[in-house]
Amino acid sequence: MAIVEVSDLRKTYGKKRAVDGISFRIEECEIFGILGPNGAGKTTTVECVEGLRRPDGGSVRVAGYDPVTDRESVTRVLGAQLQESELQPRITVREALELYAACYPAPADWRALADRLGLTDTLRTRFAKLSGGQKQRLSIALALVGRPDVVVLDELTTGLDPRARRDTWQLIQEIRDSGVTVLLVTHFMEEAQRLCDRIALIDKGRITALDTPSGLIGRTAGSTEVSFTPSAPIEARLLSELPSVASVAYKDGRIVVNGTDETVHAVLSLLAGRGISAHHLRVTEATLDDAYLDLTGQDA
Ligand SMILES: Nc1ncnc2c1ncn2[C@@H]1O[C@H](COP(=O)(O)OP(=O)(O)OP(=O)(O)O)[C@@H](O)[C@H]1O
Repeated sequence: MAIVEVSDLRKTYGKKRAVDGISFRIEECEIFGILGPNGAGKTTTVECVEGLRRPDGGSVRVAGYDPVTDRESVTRVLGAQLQESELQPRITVREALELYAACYPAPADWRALADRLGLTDTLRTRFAKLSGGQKQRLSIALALVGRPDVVVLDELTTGLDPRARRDTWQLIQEIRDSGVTVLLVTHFMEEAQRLCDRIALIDKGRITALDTPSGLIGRTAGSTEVSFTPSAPIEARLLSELPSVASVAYKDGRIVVNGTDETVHAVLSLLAGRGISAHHLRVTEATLDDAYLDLTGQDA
């Protein structure tokens, strides 16, 4: 069942069309990613979902509620990660957790939450003294303290080192496994590829593609490359005629065939049928990076 429904969402700032007819549905317990270049309209979209911005057109529903007119109901079911600057530097982790817990009628046990997020040792530490990773974990704890059904995480791992980023990924998976739907805005392809069940690629206020990570990768031309040195000569024509082959090239004595997963099987069967061995065989899969470039025509 869809817990978030966005339909033909539109938002303009002056003459700038930040969001220009975006529609998507997020199923319960999904990790749904929003990906796109700077200024694409990602934050505006999630701010409309959070009820922080009033759309100019279209509709948004979170668990059936309108985030603008049913603000209070949405606050109960949706948790949003806070930006660093929104906490006072002198507030301690414990004070922040207690303060936020006090805002909800039936909050989660903040001590258990702190424990789950590895914050127990930092309860007396002031916000300004926390590391980037600890601040991020606190922002997740504050987003979860109201026991939300949906949590919005906007560029959560920006500025974290690779280790802290991986720990955060683990945490996001645990949050989903505990029954919370996650809406994730990210610039990191690897993050989106590993975590998201589905991804909406947004560019210039519109969705350019919406699919699973492997579905997006599968749309990339020549998404799989198989290369090898044949033990005996083989005509390029035989390879090009194989199903789903996009291109055949020779590079430094190696044959490089681009296509899909199916191409790999077809090439190996053709070689086996002719008694030719494929030396130094290498198969390379496209990544979400390649798909992003292919679908948006620009770097992440
Ligand atoms: N308050 C505002 N007033 C005027 N223009 C705005 C405002 N907020 C955003 N914009 C513009 O709307 C467009 C979309 O911005 P938005 O922040 O939604 O994009 P984004 O995809 O989240 O970008 P980024 O990846 O840089 O955070 C941009 O051109 C931005 O300059």
